[in-house]
Amino acid sequence: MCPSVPLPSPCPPGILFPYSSPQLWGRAALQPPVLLPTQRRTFSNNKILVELDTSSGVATMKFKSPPVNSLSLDFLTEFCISLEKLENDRACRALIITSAIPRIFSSGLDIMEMFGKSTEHYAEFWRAVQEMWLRLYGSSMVTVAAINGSSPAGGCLIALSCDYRIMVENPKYVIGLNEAQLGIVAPFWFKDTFVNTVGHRVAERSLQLGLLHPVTEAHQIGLVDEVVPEEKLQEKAAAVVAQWLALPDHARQLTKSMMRKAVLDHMLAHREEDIQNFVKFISKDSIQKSLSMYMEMLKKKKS
Ligand SMILES: CCCCC/C=C\C/C=C\CCC/C=C/C(=O)SCCNC(=O)CCNC(=O)[C@H](O)C(C)(C)COP(=O)(O)OP(=O)(O)OC[C@H]1O[C@@H](n2cnc3c(N)ncnc32)[C@H](O)[C@@H]1OP(=O)(O)O
Repeated sequence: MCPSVPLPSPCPPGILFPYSSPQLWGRAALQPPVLLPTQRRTFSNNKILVELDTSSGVATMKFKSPPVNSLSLDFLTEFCISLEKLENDRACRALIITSAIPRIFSSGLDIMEMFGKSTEHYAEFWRAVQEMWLRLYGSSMVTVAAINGSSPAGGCLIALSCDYRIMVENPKYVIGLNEAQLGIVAPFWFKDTFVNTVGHRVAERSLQLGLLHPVTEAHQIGLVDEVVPEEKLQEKAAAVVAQWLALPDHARQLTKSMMRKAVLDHMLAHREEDIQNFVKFISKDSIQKSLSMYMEMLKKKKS
């Protein structure tokens, strides 16, 4: 998968797994038996809380960056560090991503990181956005987005990068890649991730119009896999994870890698060019003006 996140190999390719018990299929099973003082390990930084249940191998990551979990450079850095820690932890086989902020999963990329800054800053920020996607889309863990609020643009990308998406049934919540509404463009790897989930025609229309889909519509077009009442979200996410973990890790991981490799490789091959394109694009006066107008519109909507 993504070279920055080496695929853990629980079993050499071609060697048959012991099929006797699903318990033996995970990375945790390859550790020598040790008595753990607790079954829960928690680590938290400013913007993200992570809890790993070492008995099930399932980690839950909660975004907690008020007011709207926007993806600032600091947030993305914490996100990547958390993903790397979990990826390297052989006790962890699955990750559920959700939000601790009411009504918002993530408001997407922090617009202030793309406004009025230096070209060096734009390049650093964009590299962090790329890194987040490479790690999440290329993760060998089972990843489930438990979407408990609106999730525009970069927030939607996080959900799209997971293996499965469950969204809370609420007529006020929306999800989609709405970049066009801001006068900006979803880069090719956002687009590829979207196309791989909903198909070309739906993606083409949705991206050109910058649509934010209400939950029911998102379900209909396959942008989310399931819709549940709020109180059922965690239970449902745990059940989905259990279903995916019931398969041998190596088979699932190799299949995931096969499905995603072309898109990951394409981005990696064009990574530096993509940064240059972003910096050039976002530095344009006309684009800066569009972002400024959009931020104004958000503020006006409040008053
Ligand atoms: C061919 C050449 C192509 C080259 C292309 C190369 C590169 C591509 C170029 C660019 C790609 C960029 C990709 C961008 C991806 C993104 O993710 S852009 C962000 C998109 N996000 C949004 O549009 C969401 C905007 N926000 C909202 O709709 C709402 O805020 C909400 C999330 C639904 C929450 O609503 P509500 O609860 O009512 O809260 P408020 O609106 O009052 O917001 C609270 C404060 O938070 C601020 N804020 C909201 N979102 C963001 C954000 N994304 N970034 C920064 N700040 C945000 C909002 O302004 C409020 O601030 P104040 O309290 O007023 O100070």
